[in-house]
Amino acid sequence: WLQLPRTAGGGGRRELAPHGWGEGPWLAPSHGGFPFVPSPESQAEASRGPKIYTRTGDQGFSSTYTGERRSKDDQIFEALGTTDELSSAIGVASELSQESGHTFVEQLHKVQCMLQDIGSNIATPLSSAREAHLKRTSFSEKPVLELEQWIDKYSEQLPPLTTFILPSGGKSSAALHFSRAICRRAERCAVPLVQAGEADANVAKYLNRLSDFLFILARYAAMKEGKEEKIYKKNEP
Ligand SMILES: Nc1ncnc2c1ncn2[C@@H]1O[C@H](COP(=O)(O)OP(=O)(O)OP(=O)(O)O)[C@@H](O)[C@H]1O
Repeated sequence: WLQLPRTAGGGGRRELAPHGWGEGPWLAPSHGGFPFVPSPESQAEASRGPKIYTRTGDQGFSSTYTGERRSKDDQIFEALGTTDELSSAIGVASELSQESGHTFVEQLHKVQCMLQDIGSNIATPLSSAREAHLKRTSFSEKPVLELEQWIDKYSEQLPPLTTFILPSGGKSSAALHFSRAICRRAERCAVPLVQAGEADANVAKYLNRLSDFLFILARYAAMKEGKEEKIYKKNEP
C-alpha cells in the first residue's frame, strides 16, 4: 500500500511511489512516454520485487508527477510531506478511535484516501501538466461538500461551545485535535501553490474544511466517551 512501483518512461529506470501516495498518478505505469517496454534489468528486478530506494533523490532533488526535477525544499514537496504527516496523524487518531468503538473511523479512512488524491494534485503543478496528467489528478469540489454534510451532522449532536476548549478529552479526541493542527499547517503549505495557480483551489478548500471536521469530531469523541474537555482559564497573577 505504501510503496507502489512505477516505472520511468523510456529507459526502464524504476522510480517508487512517494511515501503514502498509493493512488492517483502513482499507479501510472510510466512517467510520460507510453508505451513503456521494460528493460531486461527491470524485468529481473520486478521478479525479485522492487527496492524501496533508487538513490535518485540523494542530491536533494526529486520529481514531480509531470517529470520536473525540483529541489526537495520546494513548496511542492513541503506540501506533499505535510499532507503525508496529516494522513499519518489521522491514522493514529483513527486507530485510537477504533479501540474506543467510534464508527466515524470509516469517515477518517475516506479522508485519508482523499488526502492521497490531494497529494496527486499537489505533485502535478498545473504549469507543466498535460491533458493526461490533469485527467488523473484533478480534485473536485464534491468531497468538500461531503465534509460540510458530515460537519453539520456531528455539530447538531454537540452541546454549544461557550468557552475556549484545549486539545484534550481523552486519547481519541486529543489525537484528533493534533491532526487538526497538522491539517492547518498542510493548508498553509497548499495555499501558496493554489494562489500561484499550481494546485486546484478545491485542495485548499478541502483542507480548510477538514480542520473544522477534525475539531467537531474531537469534541464528538470526547462527548461519546464521557471524557472532560479541558477549558482555557486565564492565569490571573
Ligand atoms: N522529503 C520529501 N518530502 C516530501 N515529498 C518527497 C520528498 N522526497 C521526495 N518526495 C516526493 O515523493 C516521491 C517519492 O519519494 P522518494 O523518496 O522515492 O523520492 P527520491 O528521494 O527522489 O528518491 P530515492 O529515495 O529513491 O532516492 C518523489 O517522486 C517526490 O515527488
